[in-house]
Order: sequence, then C-alpha cells, then structure tokens
Amino acid sequence: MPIHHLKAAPGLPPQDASDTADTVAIMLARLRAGREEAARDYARRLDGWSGDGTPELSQEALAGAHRRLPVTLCEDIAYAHANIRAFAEAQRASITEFETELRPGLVAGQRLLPLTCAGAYVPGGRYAHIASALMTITTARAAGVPQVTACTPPGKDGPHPAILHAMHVAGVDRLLAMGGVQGIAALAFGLFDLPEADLLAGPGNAFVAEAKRQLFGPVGIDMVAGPTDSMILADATASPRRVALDLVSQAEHGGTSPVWLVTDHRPLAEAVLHEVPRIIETLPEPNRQAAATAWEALGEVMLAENREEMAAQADVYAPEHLHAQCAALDWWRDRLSAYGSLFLGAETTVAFGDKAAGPNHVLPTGRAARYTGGLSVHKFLKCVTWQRVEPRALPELARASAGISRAEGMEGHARAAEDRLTGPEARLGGL
Ligand SMILES: NC(=O)c1ccc[n+]([C@@H]2O[C@H](COP(=O)([O-])OP(=O)(O)OC[C@H]3O[C@@H](n4cnc5c(N)ncnc54)[C@H](O)[C@@H]3O)[C@@H](O)[C@H]2O)c1
Ligand SMILES: [Zn+2]
Repeated sequence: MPIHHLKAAPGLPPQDASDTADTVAIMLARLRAGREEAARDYARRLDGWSGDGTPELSQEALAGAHRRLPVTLCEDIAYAHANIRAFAEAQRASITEFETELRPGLVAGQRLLPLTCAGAYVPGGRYAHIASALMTITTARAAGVPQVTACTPPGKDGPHPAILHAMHVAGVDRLLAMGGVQGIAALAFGLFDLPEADLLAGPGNAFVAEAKRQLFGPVGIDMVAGPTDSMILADATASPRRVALDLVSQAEHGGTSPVWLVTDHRPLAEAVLHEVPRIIETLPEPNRQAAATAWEALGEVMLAENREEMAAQADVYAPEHLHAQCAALDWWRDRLSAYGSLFLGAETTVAFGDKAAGPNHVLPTGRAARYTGGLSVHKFLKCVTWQRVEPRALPELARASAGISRAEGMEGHARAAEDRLTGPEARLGGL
C-alpha cells in the first residue's frame, strides 16, 4: 500500500526567492565598497540602530550581562553549555591525525588544523536565540579555533542580555551588535577592525542564509539553513497528546516550518489530527499564529502499512529533526539514514535537542540531510594531508607517476617525476 495522506499540505502561497537574492547582491556590493559606513547605514535603516561609532560590545558588557538575568537562567545556560561542550569535545576526540606507510618508504598522513578565525551569526528577531549562541561558538572553541567573532542584531536596547551571557560563557572573542546581511558582511570582510572570518556559521533568516550562500567560495560556510522542519514517526505505543504537543512545538518556529507525522496506526493519526489545533489555540500570540500557519499550510499526517514503509518515507523527506516514538528503538536507530538529528523514544523531545541536550541544533533543512549532517567540530577543522618519500619507494612511484602523466599528455609532470630517480648532486652537476 502506498503512503496515504490523512492530512496533506496545501503549501504556502508562492514567493519570489529571486527578490531576496537580488536584494542581498545589491547590499553585499554596497557593503564591499562602502564598508563600515555602508554597514552603519543599513543598521540604522533596517534595525533602527542609533549609534555612530563602532557597534562592537566590550568584553565587560559581555561579562556583566548575567547581572541582568535571573540566577536560574544562568544555571540553565551553564547546564546547556556543559552538555554542548562535552559533546563537541567527544566529537573532536573521535577524529584523529594519523601517519601511515602505504608502501615501504612511501609515508603519508593526515592533520587536523583548526581554522584561524570563525564568524558566528546569532539570530535576533522574534525569539532570543540563546541556544544558537551556545551551539555555534562552543563548537568552534572545542575544535580549537583561536579567534571566534560573532554578530547579532542590535535590538531596540541592545542584544538580549541572555544572548550576551551565552556568548560570554561559550567564549566569544569579539562581538558586533549588527544583524542581517551587514552583520554577515562585517564578519566576512573584517569590518570594524575584526579579523576576517575563514568560515561563517550559524542560522539566520532568508537574508542571512542568502548572504552566506553568495559569499561562499572566498569564505567557507557551515551550510545554507532554511526554515526548520521536523518529522515524528509514531506507532501504536505512542501517546497522541505527546505527539501533538511535539508537532506544535516545532510548528511554533514560524509559518514556513513544516511538521510531519508518519504512523502505521490510524487511531493515533486521527487523535493527533484532533489534538493539534486545540493545542495551537492555547499558545500565546504571536506563537499561535506562527504554529497555525505552519500546521495549516505545511503540516502532513501520513499513514503507512508498517514500520519499514514509515522508515522509507523518512528517508525521502530527510527531515532536519527526526523523532521515533516507537517500540524497538534499536531497529529505528539502525534503519534510519537521512536526518540532521535523531531523537529516540517518547522520553526525549526535539525541544531538548534545540536548547540543552548536547548534540548540535544547527542542522540541515529542506532535504539537505540527504548529503550532510549538522554543525560539528569538523566544520571548523581542515582535514589536510602530507606525504614524504624515502629512496626505496622511488623507482615504483616515479615510474607509475610518469606513466600516468604521459598517458594524460603531461610531459612536464613526467619529467618532474623521473627526475627524482637521480640524486640532488646529479641535478646540481647538470646545471
Ligand atoms: N536551523 C536552526 O538551527 C535555527 C536555529 C535558530 C534560529 N533559526 C532561524 O533563524 C531565523 C531568525 O530570523 P530572524 O529574522 O528572527 O532574525 P535574524 O537575525 O536571522 O535576521 C534579522 C535581520 O534581518 C535583516 N532584515 C530584516 N528584514 C530585511 C529586509 N527586508 N532586507 C534586508 N535585511 C533585512 C535585519 O538586518 C535584521 O537584523 C529564523 O528563520 C529561524 O528559523 C534556525
Ligand atoms: Zn525547535
């Protein structure tokens, strides 16, 4: 039986993405030419920034932000930071440098070199993205990046103190209160006396994502992240109310964030369809409107014949967050193969992973989980190689390299290879 939709998604009204691309291209060209003055101008016009000097915040401002926060929130941030750091450090320890002898006398190796400077974008806007500050900066630090710069929108009265405190705890070196395309440009071009970032990391809205995409090449990026998406796989063991709550929690991200349920148990699907609108109604505004739009336009409920069919559907959607609320969790862990982050069992929830559990929440969206995982220490490290040759390896290596070179039509390469068969003295003598 093919997958049967109990609720299909009508989709959002079409939007012209090329508008965003054009806007960002014009902004980046202006920022490249006009540098700090252009950045200040955009900050005033788009974000109501009122300064006229540097938007940089001092280390004292970062270190003192906790005084404006409840102690319990500082404890929560410390708890989340410890988990995120522990996970990133375990990730770092799982990859190693090595040296190997491929043939007698032919030695090669791998080194893991941290980037010199990472630039972290921490979104502002509707929500105070405390967790994003922790996820990006902590991971760069765990990778051993010596300079971490960051920017975040200025807000009405400066960035949220909890974002500042989270950045301080995560260990940021320099911070600009500057958002959007001008913030990204400041990190990439080294405006306001920042070091130029080697890599731009962190989520943001469509303008931020497009700016990263257009700058990619001369500067690295973690990924192009679109609106967040989530899928729940639930069998007869799942609680409809809990599944409905989880779907609503991720629809809350915004009207462009799809949530999907796949189940092999029709009564569960029907109960969830009944519950979701009721739970949405109880949310405060503007979250209620965001979740309602996401659910109505993009929410899907799919009925499958069995668990294999459910898993196959997850592989097709390749969701950013994939949550199995099913029996036999080991089967699901072994079988599922396309997701940014997997949540196993009804005891956990994507909200844990979003905020405090430890694995990174900057994850591939829009089916990018078919080809990449999320933000990790790997993105902040260059996996580079080296090689060295002893005389006993030379005859075979030079012969094979010269042979392939000539077959390719590359005589210069062949001669360079064969020259290694004679000692350095002979080369000097021949000059
Ligand atoms: N995938 C993840 O892991 C993850 C995590 C957290 C947040 N997010 C995403 O981050 C995003 C946050 O978006 P946001 O808008 O709240 O904050 P944001 O910081 O990404 O963007 C705000 C900036 O956008 C710029 N901007 C606004 N309107 C503009 C316009 N018309 N032209 C040019 N620039 C403009 C402004 O300069 C402003 O500073 C959301 O899309 C959210 O889903 C993703
Ligand atoms: Zn979320």
